[in-house]
Amino acid sequence: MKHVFIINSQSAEKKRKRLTEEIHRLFPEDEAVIEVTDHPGHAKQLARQYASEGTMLRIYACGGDGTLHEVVNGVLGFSHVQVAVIPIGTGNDFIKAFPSYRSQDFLCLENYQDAKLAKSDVLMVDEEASINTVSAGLDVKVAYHVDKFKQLPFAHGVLPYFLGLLVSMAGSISEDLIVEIDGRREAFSDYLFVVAGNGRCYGGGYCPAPKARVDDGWFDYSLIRKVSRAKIITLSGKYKKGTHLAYKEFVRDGRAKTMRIWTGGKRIRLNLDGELYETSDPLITLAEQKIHLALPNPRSGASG
Ligand SMILES: Nc1ncnc2c1ncn2[C@@H]1O[C@H](COP(=O)(O)OP(=O)(O)OP(=O)(O)O)[C@@H](O)[C@H]1O
Repeated sequence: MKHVFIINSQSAEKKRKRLTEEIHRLFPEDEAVIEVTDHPGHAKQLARQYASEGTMLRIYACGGDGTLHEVVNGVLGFSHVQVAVIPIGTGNDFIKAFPSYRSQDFLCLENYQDAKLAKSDVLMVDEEASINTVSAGLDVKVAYHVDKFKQLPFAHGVLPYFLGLLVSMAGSISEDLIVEIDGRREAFSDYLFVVAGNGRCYGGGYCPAPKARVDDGWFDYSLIRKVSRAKIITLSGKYKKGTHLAYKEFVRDGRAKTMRIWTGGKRIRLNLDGELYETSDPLITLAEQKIHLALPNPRSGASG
């Protein structure tokens, strides 16, 4: 089998260097290929290019959830391709859907020598697949502003995140939307967060869908209506732990196959695995077992 490592060039240099050394140490030269992205969308392009060759292949998405998102979209429809996740990004929330693993287990390449094979469902919006979460609401607004601040020359480290959060919280924090779950209209109309989760966590550790499983043929949803800014602060700890579901007066949850977010034809920004995407009246559907995952097998490796 051919092993293709697609490495996000924007990941921390130290992590990339360590990973590259490990690849050279463990794989014979003719079995492994290392590709480093040089523009947004490149990981998808590379994944599609290798998948199209038709030979048995494992692609290692080395970066954050954005890199995984691109690789998943590149290999969609190619059932001979396995996808592995090497979490050298920032949030890496997708792997939190596998609570029996530590993130170290995913990082140790020896653990993939006798990898555990599993399948994952994906969430579809238009032609775009998300393996972890699709969301609308305040998180999208924050991500949008953080992206804008990141482009400023003086904004480094946590500054763009801080400024993005500040600007988002200063404006309107909720969205007027109609949400339909499996054809049934939900009662709320002003939403703080609308999340469909194939995975459990997003946004660097928030846990909107604590019961989600990636292979069960369902997505879990969490709909949170507008609350005061003060309440957001007290609730955010619970949202991180996934215990927010107990607050039935402003949270609805469950599992479903489809979610329609009606926007009256207006364009809305969504967060697909951490990547921003714009569309109108989005329909989110679950597509079963579309991705073949290669999960680490710590017993076969040496992550101890
Ligand atoms: N050479 C490049 N220049 C600019 N952007 C790039 C380049 N290569 C990849 N990208 C972009 O980087 C983003 C992916 O980042 P990724 O999500 O992997 O890391 P992260 O943001 O650190 O992690 P996470 O999403 O888990 O927090 C994607 O939007 C992708 O298009």
